[in-house]
Amino acid sequence: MSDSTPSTSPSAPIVAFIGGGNMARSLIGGMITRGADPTRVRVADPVAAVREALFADFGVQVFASATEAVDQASVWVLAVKPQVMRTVCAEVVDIARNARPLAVSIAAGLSSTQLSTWLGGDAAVIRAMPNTPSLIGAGMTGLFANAQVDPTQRGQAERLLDAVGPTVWIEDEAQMDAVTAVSGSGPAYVFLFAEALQAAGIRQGLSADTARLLANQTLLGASRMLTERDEPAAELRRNVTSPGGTTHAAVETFEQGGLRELVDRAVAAAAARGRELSAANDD
Ligand SMILES: NC(=O)C1=CN([C@@H]2O[C@H](COP(=O)(O)OP(=O)(O)OC[C@H]3O[C@@H](n4cnc5c(N)ncnc54)[C@H](OP(=O)(O)O)[C@@H]3O)[C@@H](O)[C@H]2O)C=CC1
Ligand SMILES: O=C(O)[C@@H]1CCC=N1
Repeated sequence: MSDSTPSTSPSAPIVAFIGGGNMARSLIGGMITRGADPTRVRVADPVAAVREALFADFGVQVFASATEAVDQASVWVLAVKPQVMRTVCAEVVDIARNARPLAVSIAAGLSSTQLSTWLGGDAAVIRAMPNTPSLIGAGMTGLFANAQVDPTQRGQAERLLDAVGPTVWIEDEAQMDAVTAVSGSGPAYVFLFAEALQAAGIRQGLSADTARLLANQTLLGASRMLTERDEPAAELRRNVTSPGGTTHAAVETFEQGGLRELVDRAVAAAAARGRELSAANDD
């Protein structure tokens, strides 16, 4: 991890996002909030409403085509779905051959070898796996660099992603599917649990507003304890669980229902899907 210096200095690279959807918006929002210069952030997206919203919300430069967006940019963030990545790379491969940018792919599954090949071969590629809490500066990103990435480019990618939360370098690329399954997709698991906890509160007679407040604030408080105190999750759980008390009754129900095995299977399914997305793009 590096320090969290926002990319405001004149030497901050011009960054082009190809794809301005949910994850790009989270990253861009986090970067701008942390002081990045919006005139040095360029975004391509085919959807006019997406472009208009990004310009209105963050003041970034917006373009209908990837080729326009990457002009002058030394860092390209590839933020389209894995299924269209190869086609999108084909749009910009000629520019990549000349400009030799750092390509930062946030796509699930796709390997650095695939991306490097699609960008003309021998391209500097960093795989980044961020998550949507980046929008509020509470993201988490795993990073992997291929052999073509130089130390300056590693620093550029780290500063870009550090603006929206902590980063961790992964040395074994195969582990990026596990990163994706834990922290990339992870916010959705928490939101699903929030939905279930809110619904259960309503079934116990609480109003929807009260159930939402109780559930959401509880998730916030528990998450802060997990991240701000140097105590294992199991210890924090035990501190809530009085012998023979209410929590014990609920936790037993979770354990008997196979929560741990279910989480294990869900994370394994996400990681397997990452591998499938990559394999689907092999020649
Ligand atoms: N959402 C998340 O939590 C996370 C997503 N990711 C990764 O981020 C990537 C994007 O995901 P997400 O933001 O959710 O997806 P979205 O569909 O929200 O965003 C992708 C955007 O790219 C646009 N697009 C399609 N083709 C092009 C093109 N040729 N040039 C420029 N833009 C194009 C799409 O337009 P259109 O709708 O018209 O196709 C869409 O607006 C994926 O690879 C995903 O694996 C990684 C971490 C977390
Ligand atoms: O669902 C997906 O495929 C992407 C990758 C991680 C989060 N969203």
